[in-house]
Amino acid sequence: MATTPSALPPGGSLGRRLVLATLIFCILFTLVTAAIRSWSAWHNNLAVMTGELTLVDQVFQRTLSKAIWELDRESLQTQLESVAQTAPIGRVQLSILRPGRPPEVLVLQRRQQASGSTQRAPSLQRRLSYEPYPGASETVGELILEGDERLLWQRLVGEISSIIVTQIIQSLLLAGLIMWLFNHSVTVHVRHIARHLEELSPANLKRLLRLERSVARRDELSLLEGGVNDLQGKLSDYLEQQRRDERDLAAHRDRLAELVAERTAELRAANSRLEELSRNDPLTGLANRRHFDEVKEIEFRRALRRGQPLSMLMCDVDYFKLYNDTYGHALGDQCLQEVAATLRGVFGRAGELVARMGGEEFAVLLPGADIVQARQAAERLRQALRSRALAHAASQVAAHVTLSIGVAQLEPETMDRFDLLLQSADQALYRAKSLGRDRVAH
Ligand SMILES: Nc1nc2c(ncn2[C@@H]2O[C@H](COP(=O)(O)OP(=O)(O)OP(=O)(O)O)[C@@H](O)[C@H]2O)c(=O)[nH]1
Repeated sequence: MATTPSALPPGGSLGRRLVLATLIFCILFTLVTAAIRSWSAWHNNLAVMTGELTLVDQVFQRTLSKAIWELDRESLQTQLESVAQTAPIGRVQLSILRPGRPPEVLVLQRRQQASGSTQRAPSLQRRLSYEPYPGASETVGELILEGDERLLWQRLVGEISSIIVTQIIQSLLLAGLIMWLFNHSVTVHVRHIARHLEELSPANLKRLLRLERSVARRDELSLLEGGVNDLQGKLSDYLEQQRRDERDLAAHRDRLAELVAERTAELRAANSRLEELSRNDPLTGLANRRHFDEVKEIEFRRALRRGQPLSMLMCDVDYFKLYNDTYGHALGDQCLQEVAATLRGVFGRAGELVARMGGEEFAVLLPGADIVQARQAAERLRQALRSRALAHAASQVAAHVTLSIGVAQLEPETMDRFDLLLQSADQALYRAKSLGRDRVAH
């Protein structure tokens, strides 16, 4: 899981860890330095104390020697006490040597030494000589000066304390300086980069990373800044290209959809045109024979199922060959269209079907009509055509175009298929023709 700058884990700050590491290093460094400096201070103190003992010896040697020679005990005592009072002296021992006598030993000690403890303070042993007249030197005694060990330790402790205090102050200052420098030159910028990356989104990829520091500075942070900006630039270009590709793709898709819709509409139109052509007669617009054959079967079964009457008319234009011969084929076509319009005008109710069976022959299907109603409808047709008064100069039955109509009704007992009804209508038409045309027969 990514860690946001605002949610650093405890102790996760780089600066804090750096300070901790620096402090640990400084403490170790302080301990080692303090040990080395203490060892050095110990030896220095020994040397200093030895020097002090030598100085005391030089100061008191002549007067002590003289006091011994002159057997001036009072002076001797006073001087020994003075020596013992001198700062670096812990113990002073004076041996008075007299010929033929055992040495007399005088000891003065500032503090009682701990029993069994080894003497670490320096000591100085000197022979005391006196020269009563030039060229006659006599040994009168021996002086042993021992340094004050407590003083030695006090001096050492003082120095070590000062060493440790200065080392600690130095370490703290160093750690603080490192933290300030690191924070000022690294942490603050790293946090800035992390915040910048956190706020980054496809919408603001153009907003480049700008570290708040000298532009001229070239270091790892400026490399990182350049790298982030470079990456943003590449990402932005990539996203832009992706958006362009998506737009192109969408445009292609829309164009494709339009083309498909256009082609589908064209196909539908062609299909419906084909269907219309396959069902309609192109000259008159009436249903053609094929459509008639489809519908006749449906109506035949329905009439049988429901027990309802079904009738049909077969109509034929009289002397049409002569009409063509007289007026020409084109006007013959127009005549057929006029006849078709008349048929449409008479038989417009739901279920009624008018079809051109071929040439100048038309059929009318009348579901629900019995023979009487069918005859009446046929008469209405004849009257309607007569009303149109389409001139037919060559006709032998009238001055206008006429129809012969055969009528037949379905008889379920004898007609087990529609063609028998058609045959019956055809026969009726034949009878109408035979009986003189321009009439209805059944
Ligand atoms: N103009 C035109 N004539 C057609 C078309 N189809 C058929 N005919 C003509 O219709 C005529 C039919 O003639 P016939 O079958 O002899 O019948 P008719 O002359 O009407 O005589 P009857 O039916 O006995 O009264 C023929 O001359 C055909 O050429 C057409 O689509 N247009």
